[in-house]
Amino acid sequence: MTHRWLIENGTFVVLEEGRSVIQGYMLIEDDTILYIGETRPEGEEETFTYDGKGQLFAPGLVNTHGHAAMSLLRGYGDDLSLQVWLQEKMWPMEAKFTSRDVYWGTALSVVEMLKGGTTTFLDMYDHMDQVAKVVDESGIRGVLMRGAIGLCPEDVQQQKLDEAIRFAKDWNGKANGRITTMMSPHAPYTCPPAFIEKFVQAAHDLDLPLHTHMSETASEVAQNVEEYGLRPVAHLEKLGFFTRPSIVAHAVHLNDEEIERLAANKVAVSHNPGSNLKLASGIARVTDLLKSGVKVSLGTDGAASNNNLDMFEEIRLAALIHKGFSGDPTAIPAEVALKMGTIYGAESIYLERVGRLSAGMKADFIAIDTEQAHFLPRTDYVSHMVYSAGPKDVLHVWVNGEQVVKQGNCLTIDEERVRHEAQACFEGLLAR
Ligand SMILES: CSC[C@H]1O[C@@H](n2cnc3c(O)ncnc32)[C@H](O)[C@@H]1O
Ligand SMILES: [Zn+2]
Repeated sequence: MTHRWLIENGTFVVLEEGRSVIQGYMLIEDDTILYIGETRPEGEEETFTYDGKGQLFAPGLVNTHGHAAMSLLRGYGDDLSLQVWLQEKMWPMEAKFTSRDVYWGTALSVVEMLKGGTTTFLDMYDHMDQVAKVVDESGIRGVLMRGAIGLCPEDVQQQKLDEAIRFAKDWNGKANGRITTMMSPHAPYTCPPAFIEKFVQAAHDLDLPLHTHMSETASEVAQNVEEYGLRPVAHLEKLGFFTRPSIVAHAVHLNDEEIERLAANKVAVSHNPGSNLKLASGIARVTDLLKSGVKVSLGTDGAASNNNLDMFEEIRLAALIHKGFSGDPTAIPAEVALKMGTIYGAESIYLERVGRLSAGMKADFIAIDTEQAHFLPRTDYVSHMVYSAGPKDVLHVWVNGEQVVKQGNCLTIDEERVRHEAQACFEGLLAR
């Protein structure tokens, strides 16, 4: 049986050329948006209607870089630089993570993301079967990959690669198509060149995109030059990384030539402003990247370097910091910031039918409660969404046509249990 329903009296964020918001109707059948427009679709007199008065309907937010299970380490290592944070705080704790920790840590993140309006997230981590299980059970959409650090003997590297390949094959297209997969060596400074080349080859063989951390800190770039005689962009290009569809996280320290190389190779960039500010990594050249034609989207990174998974915050940071940094108030206008958190995000992770409210797209959308002081007056809802809204304004969330959040509560996950188990996992990690 098909499930067909019509939202009426709604305000819809369409982000189209010439008009960003419309008042009207959206018709949904199963997992797909059939119609969106200002006039009531004909022949739908018998269709179930939902009154959207006082609600702003927007595409679900798309988080293009993170490590969900790291929510177990939120607040465990603050106010440190990337390398100290990784080597002295994160990696020793992550070495103790079990599958159970990854399951509950990921579930904790998915609760936070869904309730905050994120309907799709990219995740690079270990024990990825557990992450996929949470995605399957919760109804969220996930682009998942086994991240691999190659600072280990060759036989261990091979095990990690085999596992990454096995995971990518097993889960691609699963959970009613809500899971897709990528191949992901962690970073040029943690993966020897030959190891990265094997990931590139596997991505070719499996016809999958690639993802990695790149040029996040100045010292990482200097180290790359010292070790390999090349900056990270040229290094990855030499290893064939950009011969595949690819998205790199951070890309903070780029020169003009590197921006051109990324644009020429159609490499997408996941900009993570919150994490980059907190780890004092720097501010990415987002205005220049966009000007050169690079697709830039937004990510939170893990909750241990952010310290939340609030995509409204990343959208707002993107709209604010580039103005402050450049002295140009027109840098990253609100509409561009919102596109980075929605449609550019979906395009960057190769999801063709996600990120926009229009006919034929997947029914991944959120309803924001605009009957609140900070949404008045009704001047510009894109502006309000970027500069005024927050995760607590999200009333309802649908992914693939299924409602997963209703009146601010998760329908698919037992939030109280998740909070209890996540705390127990953290205490267990401390005790081991
Ligand atoms: C191989 S699993 C993912 C790996 O990435 C680490 N990580 C988390 N945040 C960052 C970041 O900002 N830069 C580099 N690496 C990061 C995480 O701790 C896992 O070990
Ligand atoms: Zn990361």
